[in-house]
Amino acid sequence: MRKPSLLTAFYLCFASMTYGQHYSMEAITGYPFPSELTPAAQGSKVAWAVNEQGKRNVYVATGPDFSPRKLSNYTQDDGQEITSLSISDNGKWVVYTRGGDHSGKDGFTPVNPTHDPIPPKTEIWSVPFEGGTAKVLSEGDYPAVSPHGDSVAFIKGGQAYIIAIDGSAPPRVLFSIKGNSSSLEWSPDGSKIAFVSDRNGHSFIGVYTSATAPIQWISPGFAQDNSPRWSPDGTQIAFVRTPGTGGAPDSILARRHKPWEIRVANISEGNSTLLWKAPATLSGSIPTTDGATNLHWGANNSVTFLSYHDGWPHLYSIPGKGGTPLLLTPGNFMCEQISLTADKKWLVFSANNGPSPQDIDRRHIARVPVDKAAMEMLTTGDGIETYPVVTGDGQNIILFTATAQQPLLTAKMPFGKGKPSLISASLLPKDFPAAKLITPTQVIFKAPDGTPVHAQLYQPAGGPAKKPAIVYVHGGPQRQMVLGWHWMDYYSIDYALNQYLVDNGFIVLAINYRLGIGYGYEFHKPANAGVLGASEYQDVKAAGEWLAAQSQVDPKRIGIYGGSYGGFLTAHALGRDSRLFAAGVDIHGVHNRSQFAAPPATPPAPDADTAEKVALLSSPVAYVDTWTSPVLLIHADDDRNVNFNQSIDLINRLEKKGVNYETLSIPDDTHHWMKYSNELKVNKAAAEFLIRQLGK
Ligand SMILES: CC(=O)N[C@@H](C)C(=O)N[C@@H](C)C(=O)O
Repeated sequence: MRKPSLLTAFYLCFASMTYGQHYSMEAITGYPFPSELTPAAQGSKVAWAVNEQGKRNVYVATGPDFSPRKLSNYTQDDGQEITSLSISDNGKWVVYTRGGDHSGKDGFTPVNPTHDPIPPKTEIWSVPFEGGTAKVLSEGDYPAVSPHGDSVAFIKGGQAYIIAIDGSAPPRVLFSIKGNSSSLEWSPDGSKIAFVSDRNGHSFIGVYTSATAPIQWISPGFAQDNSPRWSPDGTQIAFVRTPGTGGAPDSILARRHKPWEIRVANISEGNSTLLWKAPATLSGSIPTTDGATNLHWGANNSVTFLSYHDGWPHLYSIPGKGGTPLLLTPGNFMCEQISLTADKKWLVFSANNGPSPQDIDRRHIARVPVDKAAMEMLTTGDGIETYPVVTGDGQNIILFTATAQQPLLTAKMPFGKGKPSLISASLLPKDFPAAKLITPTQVIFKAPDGTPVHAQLYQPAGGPAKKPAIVYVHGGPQRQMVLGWHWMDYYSIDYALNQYLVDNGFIVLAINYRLGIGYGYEFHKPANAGVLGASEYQDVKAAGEWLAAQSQVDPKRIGIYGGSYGGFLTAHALGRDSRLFAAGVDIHGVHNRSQFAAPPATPPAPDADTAEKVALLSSPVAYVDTWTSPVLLIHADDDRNVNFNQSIDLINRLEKKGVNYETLSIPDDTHHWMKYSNELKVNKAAAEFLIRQLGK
């Protein structure tokens, strides 16, 4: 290749400085991603996991400065995630699971995105908090460290095992019984373990005491009992009961209350009494947001839980002996990422609440006593604060913070008044282009049925008068995109791609369509949505039309992309409205939902036939006949959330129709790009396709 002349080289250098050098995809996705933040029960020790370009490690810190210290030494982009991270109560040990994909079905099933002939295992590890070599304790998952800090109970093959925390002896079976055991909860004095025994259609709460004592079943019924929570004195257990599987097949299309109740049992007697039954309304259904019922047993005999029944995911408190539930967090916002302090006197959580109208599209930290409706917002402003935990000494909150420019980093703040200050800024790579990232602004437009739809508008500065634009559609679907970097790794990747597209001249509109969270029950659980009619698609189409009406947008160059449920809606848009959406990228989308409509039942549900037809009309494959816009389809074939054949099905139909499609097939990775190099490959492919189809 001919070398450029000196003059050409000077011009190129001048142009890049003047018009702004585009940053690389490697630079914008090279951020460290933190997760699994956990405090020790005593003192000021904390631990968390960090994914640094695929190399996932445990970091620890101790107050008052909380300078991060890397505790493990995994050096490969090997796709092995760290979960169930905990610090022993005495602060001496850190225990975690390494492997699996816990954001998908069968989370403990090993992942092998590096195509090793001998696949990795999902294993439990321990390492001294003060440092040392991390050690594999056993193959297994869901470790629960004894309050004595000397042993680890865990699950393998649906049964319970135990091992010395230092691995000084081989693991042994703790108990082996019918069904699948899970949800191991040590009693406060470490003498017993409560657990759930899932028996396929019903489940019991059991209590293990010793190898010579029979398992004690707590109030066994004909229901599904879950979430065992010990009272602080260890004499009682609270748990959540929902109906068992069975009964006359009900309508599939009707929206029904999904009942749940909280019960309390005395260990000495084993029977249980009803503490609270959720109101038999749609919003009184068992909550499906972060942490679901968030059942805790706090100080002053206060049982706390989350319920949606007043229209928002709110926290409540009820005396363990019974009484009327007290609403702890009144207001039009949702509570998420809820944790109980070591002294059990406070709940700390994140909420889309604050003095600014934009705060509904952010997250800030709050706290509330477990027995008093005295909630305090502890953070405010333009940032995004999430996953708060209080240190065991009650002095500090450790949390994750982000802004529009700064990706998720670990921070500290006093437990009370004060501002967060970063403790892990040093982990951000020097070439991270923070200064080049724009600040998305809040947009609210109306869907055809009048529903207000929130969105974030990313606008590049300067450039041509009419720009190409992209509608970005998140997955879930119960998710909410916000006015900055997101706290889920999956959506941090998409936030990075959105910023990259803006840096390459696109306008991006990230929409929070109905079925999403953050805007109350009716928005989150709308009629005729998903497999019951995809009513949420009207919000996506309205977003495209909103963009087309903007003076700075070229209406002939509007594209769309999204992953998973976002891929589903991307395919809907390209099939149903190719005249509005000129191109798109569909990442592991759902395309044919007819087989999900009617669960097999004898006799079939009264409206099974209608449900099948509605499900097909809710599926993008029903609109291939009107699909004309080019599309890139991406899927990994070890996907445990959306089956790989969902994309094969659509591709074969597009091929037959003669639609212009491109594909990227990724062997052995999952729904969550466990290998960083695959995440990079996907983002690059998506950006290249959109720029080629719609760009300059
Ligand atoms: C729950 C689930 O797996 N839903 C998928 C269809 C999906 O959207 N997955 C990701 C992207 C998510 O946000 O859960």
